[in-house]
Amino acid sequence: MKILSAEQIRAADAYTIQSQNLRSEELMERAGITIFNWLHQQLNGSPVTLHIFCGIGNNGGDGLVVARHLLEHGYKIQVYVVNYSDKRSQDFLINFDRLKEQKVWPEILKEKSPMPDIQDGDIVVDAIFGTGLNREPSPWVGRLMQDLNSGKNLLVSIDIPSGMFLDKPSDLGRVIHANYVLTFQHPKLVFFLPSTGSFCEQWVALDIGLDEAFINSLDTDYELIGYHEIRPLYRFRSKFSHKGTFGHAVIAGGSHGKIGAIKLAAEACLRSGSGLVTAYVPGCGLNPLQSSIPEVMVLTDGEEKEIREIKIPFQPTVVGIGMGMGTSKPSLAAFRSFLEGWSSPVVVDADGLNMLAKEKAMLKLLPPLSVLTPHPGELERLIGSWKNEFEKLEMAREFVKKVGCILVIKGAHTIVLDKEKGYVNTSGNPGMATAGSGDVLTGVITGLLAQGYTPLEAALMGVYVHGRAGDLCLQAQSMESLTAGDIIIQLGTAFREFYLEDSTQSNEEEGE
Ligand SMILES: NC(=O)C1=CN([C@@H]2O[C@H](COP(=O)(O)OP(=O)(O)OC[C@H]3O[C@@H](n4cnc5c(N)ncnc54)[C@H](O)[C@@H]3O)[C@@H](O)[C@H]2O)[C@@H](O)CC1
Ligand SMILES: [K+]
Repeated sequence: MKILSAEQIRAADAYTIQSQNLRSEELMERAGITIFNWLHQQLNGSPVTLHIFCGIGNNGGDGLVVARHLLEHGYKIQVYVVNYSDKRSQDFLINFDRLKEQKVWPEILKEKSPMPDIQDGDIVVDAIFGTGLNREPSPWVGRLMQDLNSGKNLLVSIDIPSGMFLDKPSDLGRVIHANYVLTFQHPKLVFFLPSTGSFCEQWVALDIGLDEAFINSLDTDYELIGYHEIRPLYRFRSKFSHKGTFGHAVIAGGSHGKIGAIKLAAEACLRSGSGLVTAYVPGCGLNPLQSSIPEVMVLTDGEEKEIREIKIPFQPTVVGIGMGMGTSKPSLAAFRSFLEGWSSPVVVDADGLNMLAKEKAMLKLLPPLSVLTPHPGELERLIGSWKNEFEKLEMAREFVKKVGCILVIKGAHTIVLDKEKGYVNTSGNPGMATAGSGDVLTGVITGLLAQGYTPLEAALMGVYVHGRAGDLCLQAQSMESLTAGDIIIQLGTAFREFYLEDSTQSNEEEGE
């Protein structure tokens, strides 16, 4: 699903108004009714009081429409206008009058107004600012937001949490902390970034009939990736295929005390469909690997405790490298000379990334479209430090263009970047922040590359399937108890969902 910028959202609104021959107030009515319907479905006529805080622009206008429909359906409402400016929008004014016709006189809140009385358990609807925010809210509006945030109330934001910019950093002291964000048509990038994402606990994208053909024609910088985007990439296996069809992957790395990383990656690689998997490890890895995963072949370095030379006596399809490898000088030299003699894409993780960061000249040796899978610390070592999430993404995109790689920025919502755009993953859960989870991901991506998926496909499917397997783990256990090995076990079910018709997928139009 496409993630639109503020400008593209405005263009889609304007195009829809024109192509469907609507008045803008009619689109607002549709938007407000859609929000009302969602609320009504959840509340089912409950006698709870709803406090609706409206700004003076179109987001506030949406809030007024919602208030009118709640009233008509017998809900108890209190309506406030947060009067941060006198420039009320036309459609706000139309709906202000319509509400007054229903004998509702919103309370006008100004700088010195006392905080309205809201009882614990009441619901607060936030329609203060939407996508039209163009400067920080003034301090008194910020204080009002903080008061609302500190109450014991369910907070529902219309379109976006008020005070949040879509395309630059927000002052998080002046942003509504929403339990639910009821957003129009498509989710926004800020819902998925670490700093702002926690202000959008759950989001729901509500279809208000914006012109999808127009939206599809837009070239967006980001897309949201879930089951429906990944499933078409899945390749069914032909009856006449054999293990040679699915490639031979090498998983290289490990050092004394860190052979487990290779065990996890090699097993995940195998369970993601690589025809053959060979582990390349220092001598100390031979026995543990042979006895724990007999399906995996093992090659050893002459050294016992760390890799000092990478000599592979055959031509593997793909190499996943770096997990548990250490960054000593001899290991770095081995990595460098391996890259000098290698031309197919590689998957680089963990200490492989740290070595690239230590000797940046090595980045030039990376074969085109290699996949790099940094967590935030590794990313910072590679690209330098950033001031905010937006700068981070810009720097990462520059890096991708310069190096010609695919970057998998791991996090709660992992973002895969290629030179064209960013893909935001929706699967996965905080239980996966556990030792070895990243090794499993590298194994999965390497396994998919071995079978002939393109590097971008392998990265996207790998990230999604890894997260999905982690989600499936929670059916039988908890986030606390989840281990990387459990993720490997669930890979089977995660892949199976691609060809089971009645797959019970999490609805990607709704997220947490
Ligand atoms: N344009 C459309 O056709 C539709 C818009 N919709 C709603 O409209 C919203 C966008 O509405 P608007 O563009 O009117 O803007 P907002 O309602 O987000 O903001 C209100 C206005 O206040 C001013 N402003 C911005 N930041 C300010 C600040 N810090 N202090 C004081 N004033 C400030 C701006 O002039 C802005 O237009 C969306 O989020 C959505 O809720 C929906 O009704 C669907 C249709
Ligand atoms: K809002």
